[in-house]
Amino acid sequence: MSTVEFREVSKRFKNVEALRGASFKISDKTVTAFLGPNGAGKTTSMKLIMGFLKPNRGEVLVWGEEPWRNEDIRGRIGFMPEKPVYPVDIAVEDLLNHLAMLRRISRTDLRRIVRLVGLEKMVEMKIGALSRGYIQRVGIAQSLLGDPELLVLDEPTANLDPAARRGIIDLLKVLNKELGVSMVISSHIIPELQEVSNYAVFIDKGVILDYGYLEDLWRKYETEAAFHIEATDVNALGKILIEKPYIRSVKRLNGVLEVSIDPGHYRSFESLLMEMGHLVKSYSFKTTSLGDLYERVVRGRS
Ligand SMILES: Nc1ncnc2c1ncn2[C@@H]1O[C@H](COP(=O)(O)OP(=O)(O)OP(=O)(O)O)[C@@H](O)[C@H]1O
Repeated sequence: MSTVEFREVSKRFKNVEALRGASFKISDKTVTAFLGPNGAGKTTSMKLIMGFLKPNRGEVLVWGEEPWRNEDIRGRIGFMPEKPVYPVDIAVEDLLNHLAMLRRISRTDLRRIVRLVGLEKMVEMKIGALSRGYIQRVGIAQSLLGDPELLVLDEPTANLDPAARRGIIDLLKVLNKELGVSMVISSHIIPELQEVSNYAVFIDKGVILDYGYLEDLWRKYETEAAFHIEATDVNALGKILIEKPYIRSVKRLNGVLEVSIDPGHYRSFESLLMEMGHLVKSYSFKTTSLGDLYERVVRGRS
């Protein structure tokens, strides 16, 4: 079953159609980059996933249930809004203790979350004294209360300087590794998301342009990409590969071959790797740019 499914969803605010017949699925155990320009409908989609809004038409399903009708489902999702707003003159620990108490979260669990999001040294500080990046961390801590199975983060890196953005992306990577929760992360700042996500939904003007596993999308849109290959004999395989006209470069990186090939030849290249099975231990597909993929998806539809 999909974690999230939108079936022909429309959402209207007075005379603005924020979503227009949006259909997509998000597979289980994925980290999804939810990508689109300003006003595309990302926040509206997230609020529908959270059950804060009800669609005008169509169905929003999370684990097969409609969140706006089902409190249990809502309780299994953690949400960080785009700009978390807290009272400025309260200490971080007082705020989090209060939020934890409302949700009946134990002190031990709260301490674990505070440690995980890197707020240990900030707990005595007033919210008003925190940088934007640390306020985002408080927002992430809040979204983690109650051990959600799905985390929905609306633009977690928006309005942050590069160092703070880096910090948040590294934190998301840790959360994914440590907690293994599914995540949906909206953004229009694309490059960083490439490091954490393995799935994407592209949206523009309330319309879903495409969605799926990044590995499949990169192949489908033939974006620039490289393969990383572990070989039983790196030199022998390298010599064979460099002869192929569609292979642009073969580099050796810590015993692994990084092979860059012309877009459009992925299938023939993968067939070749099958044929070379005796020399190939394993391979993975790496992209060079999520931004490039985004451009192609948007251009492909316009
Ligand atoms: N409560 C509301 N009332 C009226 N219009 C709204 C409301 N919420 C969203 N909209 C409109 O719906 C459209 C989609 O907005 P949404 O916030 O979902 O986009 P977004 O992709 O999250 O954009 P951003 O990146 O700027 O946050 C926009 O035109 C927005 O102005």
